[in-house]
Amino acid sequence: MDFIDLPQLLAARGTLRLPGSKSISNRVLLLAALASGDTELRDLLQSDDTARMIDALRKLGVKVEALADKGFRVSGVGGVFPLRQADLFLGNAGTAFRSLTAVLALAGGDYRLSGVARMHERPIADLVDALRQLGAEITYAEQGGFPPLLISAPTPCPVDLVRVRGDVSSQFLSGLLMALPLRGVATTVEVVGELISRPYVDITLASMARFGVEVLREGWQRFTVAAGSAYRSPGVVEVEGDASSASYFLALGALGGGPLRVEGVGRDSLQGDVRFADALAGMGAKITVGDSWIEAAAADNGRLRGVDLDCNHIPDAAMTLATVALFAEGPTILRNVASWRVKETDRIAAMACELQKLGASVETGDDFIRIVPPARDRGLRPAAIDTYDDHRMAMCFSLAALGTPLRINDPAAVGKTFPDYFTRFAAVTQPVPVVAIDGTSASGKGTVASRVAAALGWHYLDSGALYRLTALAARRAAVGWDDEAAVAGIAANLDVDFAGGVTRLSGEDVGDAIRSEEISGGASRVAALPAVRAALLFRQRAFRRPPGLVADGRDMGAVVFPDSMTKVFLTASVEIRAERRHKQLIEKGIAASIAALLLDLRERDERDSQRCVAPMQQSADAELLDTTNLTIATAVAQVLDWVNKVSERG
Ligand SMILES: O=C(O)C1=C[C@@H](OP(=O)(O)O)[C@@H](O)[C@H](O)C1
Ligand SMILES: C=C(OP(=O)(O)O)C(=O)O
Repeated sequence: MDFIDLPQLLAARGTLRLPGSKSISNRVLLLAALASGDTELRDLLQSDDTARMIDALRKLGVKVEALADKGFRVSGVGGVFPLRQADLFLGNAGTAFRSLTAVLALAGGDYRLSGVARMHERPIADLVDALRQLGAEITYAEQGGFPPLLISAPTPCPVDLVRVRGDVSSQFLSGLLMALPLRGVATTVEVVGELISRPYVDITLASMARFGVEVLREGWQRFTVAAGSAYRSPGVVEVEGDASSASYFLALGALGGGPLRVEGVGRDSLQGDVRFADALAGMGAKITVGDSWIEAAAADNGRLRGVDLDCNHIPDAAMTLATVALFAEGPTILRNVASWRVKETDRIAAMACELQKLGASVETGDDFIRIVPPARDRGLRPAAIDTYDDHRMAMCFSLAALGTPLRINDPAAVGKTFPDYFTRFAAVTQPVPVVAIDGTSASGKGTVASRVAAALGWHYLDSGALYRLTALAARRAAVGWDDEAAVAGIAANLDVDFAGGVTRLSGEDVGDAIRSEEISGGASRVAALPAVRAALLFRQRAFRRPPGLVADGRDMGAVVFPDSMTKVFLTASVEIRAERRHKQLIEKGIAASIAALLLDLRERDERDSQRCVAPMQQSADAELLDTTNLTIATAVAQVLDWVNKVSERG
């Protein structure tokens, strides 16, 4: 499976220009297509959801041209699509699926609308029932109440009132409203049940108004589209930044010190999700709002408080509050979010499962989630987070990196609304620094690295110890060192602990046992197995904790911590290394011969540099430190000097 490992972060700050709003982009694309005249759409979101809408419009015969600089020109068809038959694949884009269902059901023609497997589990019966009242001919191609749908020309129908349920998704009402001008006659929509996600209906009304159709709204119950309403291009439409996407960065600013400024949404935004900033302020964050920007910074005392909030008006950004809750004092309760259960995944269940992996206690109900963060002194646990093909799961959980190193599985899920999310995330966050010290066997890298760590006051990872522990554990389990799958299984579940400088395997001090020549040889053997290296990768990265890490091994700079601030490749002549190893063994009262050690070191160098995964080699960006003629103190001083030079450069 594809994954991204996020290092633990020390801070987040900076400025970020947001990608265009998904909700606005997909509405204005559709309305520009239906309008008379050409429309230039500026700053449109370019992501999977908008690509699905653009593809669909093109299949309906609409000309959509990409212009320079994130612009698009849509040639409006004046309410009549040139092609009257199409098979449209709409991925998992609710904003495309629901609105196109309504529009095509009233437009006339034969269409098939389908999506990804999850889209076929997202309910659509309320919209289909409403459209049928207007004469629409829609059949369910597979399971009743769910996509895929088959649509044919509507039966003429004189009704002027249509009822739609509003308590499962507001997109049904939005889709219906956007389609009504195609009827040509006055039509009133009456909402049955409580209307959820209301701010999205405001976006719909504002978008329709931009294209010349004013809807008469009576409370949240009745909406009337007048006879003769028709969309006209306003010429140019500027799409504002995505307020839901802003939530991740505002949260980063609040949790990571800040200030972090997002540009593209602000005081005058059309999107309800800007209210996320109020929720964050309610938790104690410092929020400043400008006309088209919002900035977040940490509370004065650096702490956030848990909240108890009805989130019906911000269903998407509310997910971000669930991961912010990991860092708050006291529980957070997010209420009235039943719609989470029918979105990209069952978001209440998915959130609960993944938050628990990090150490939170979670309680859920049909429409709420209650999160109790782990105790402050315990902090977050490193974990591999599953994302359920849900962009927001991937983005929300990236925030946990402020409390622990973590792995995010299938990070490409962000493509639905924010394809370059992780690049933008990296640009405004500052990870815990690493000094990587790689080198040959017995080059003294362990001694140098642990002393550099002590001098800096940082953590120390002896990555070789993990391979030694794996070899020892395999031996104890009577598993051969060449049995790749079995050894990898052992590596993945190794119960190790390095607390207080003592190396423990399942609670037993094995400091001496893993240094024996036999286990050293075994370590070199198991380290050559790709599945073992893969199993230990995240475990090694999980040692990257504030304020910093010094890691020694063979592939620290090249593979495990490629973004290390300083990389050192330590070596010494093989004769000197054999001499040093000999001295160490004799001091421990272990008999050894220099000739045998020489032979063994030569063999090990050969094996380590020839293996196919992560062979030992000096990376191009590593400093070479030959310790043949150096004392330990001089070698340590040299490494510290390199580290200081990088720190000074900032
Ligand atoms: O109309 C829209 O643009 C949206 C409405 C909301 O859905 P529901 O109305 O289903 O809650 C929201 O979650 C979705 O991301 C976008
Ligand atoms: C619910 C979402 O998407 P959709 O537009 O597919 O409903 C979302 O983006 O969080």
